[in-house]
Amino acid sequence: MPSLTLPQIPHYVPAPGTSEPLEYADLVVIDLAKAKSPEGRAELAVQVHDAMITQGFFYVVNHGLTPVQNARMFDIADVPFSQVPEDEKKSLVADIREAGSYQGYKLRQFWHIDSGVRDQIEHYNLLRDVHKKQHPKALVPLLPEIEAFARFNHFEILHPLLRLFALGLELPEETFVDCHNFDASGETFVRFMKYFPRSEDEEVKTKNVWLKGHTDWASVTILWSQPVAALQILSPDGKWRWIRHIENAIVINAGDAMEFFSGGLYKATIHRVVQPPADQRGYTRLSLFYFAMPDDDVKLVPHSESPVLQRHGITRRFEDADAPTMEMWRKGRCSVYGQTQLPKSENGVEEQMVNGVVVKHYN
Ligand SMILES: O=C(O)CCC(=O)C(=O)O
Ligand SMILES: [Fe+2]
Repeated sequence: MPSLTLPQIPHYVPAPGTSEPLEYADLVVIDLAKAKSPEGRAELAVQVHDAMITQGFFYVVNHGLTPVQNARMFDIADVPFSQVPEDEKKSLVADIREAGSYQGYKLRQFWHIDSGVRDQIEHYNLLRDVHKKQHPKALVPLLPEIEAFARFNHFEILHPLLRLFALGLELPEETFVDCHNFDASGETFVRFMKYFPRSEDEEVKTKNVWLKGHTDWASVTILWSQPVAALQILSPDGKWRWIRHIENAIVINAGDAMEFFSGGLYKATIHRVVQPPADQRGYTRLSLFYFAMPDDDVKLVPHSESPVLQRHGITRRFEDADAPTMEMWRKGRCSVYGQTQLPKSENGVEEQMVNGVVVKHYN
């Protein structure tokens, strides 16, 4: 990370932690420093495998980003929301519906949540090659740091994790690394995301859901832990459980692409964002992500050569010949997400077809 004289920006003061007794998911913590040796990788691969076949979420610590660098990234993450005039934001909105792309802003009220209530979330997304697009003026001096952060996520976190995923499936270690190239065509990106408090009426009509239950559509989501409790995962027993904040840790989950690669074994776990507990209401919630996906031309078919999958059995969501590429899948999912009031099935789950596959949304 660049460290000489950094451009001055306001410090983002994160909300205090919650002291409410929440029912938290009990997730494995991966010590990524161990991934440097083959023995360490063998040990971690087992832990990651177990996490992926049970919860689908785990934490990563000892990744190499210092707490000071972490705090600086949250300062940067707030800039697109607090330091950019509304007009400029509007001129840089992403072409989500037409192009199925998130590059740029998603402004508030773009998605339908429930009963006519729309979201109060803004996000700003930058392709990992930060020079490909125009950015808000306030962000331009910060691009070298954002680019270094993207590279750090890609090479120091994503690639080591992809090696563990491959080892867990008894595949050659570089299997997934080879299809997640930093320079290839594809949309792996950095996201800054800010949740604004909502009115009581909105809370009631949506039953406190801020972001509907969904799976991520990429392969690996890297979420930098932040203190406002609101993220919940749907546990295997059908209960929603909260994700606990761990200082300078990362929360990892697999998305659709990894589920397809692993023939359904590594689940893209359903998660949602709800109103924070009482002692954290009234604060904004700032999230920082790296959403990783395979290169655009990669077909999302199971790695049926995996001995683990052969022993376990492979679930296909489509015939291999009909499987979408990553580009088709991301554009399809992105352009239709949150756009309509969808028909609800008997248990209240909303269903939608994307590339011939049923995608479910949970409240
Ligand atoms: O903000 C969060 O904690 C999670 C958001 C999320 O699930 C997403 O953007 O896909
Ligand atoms: Fe998500």
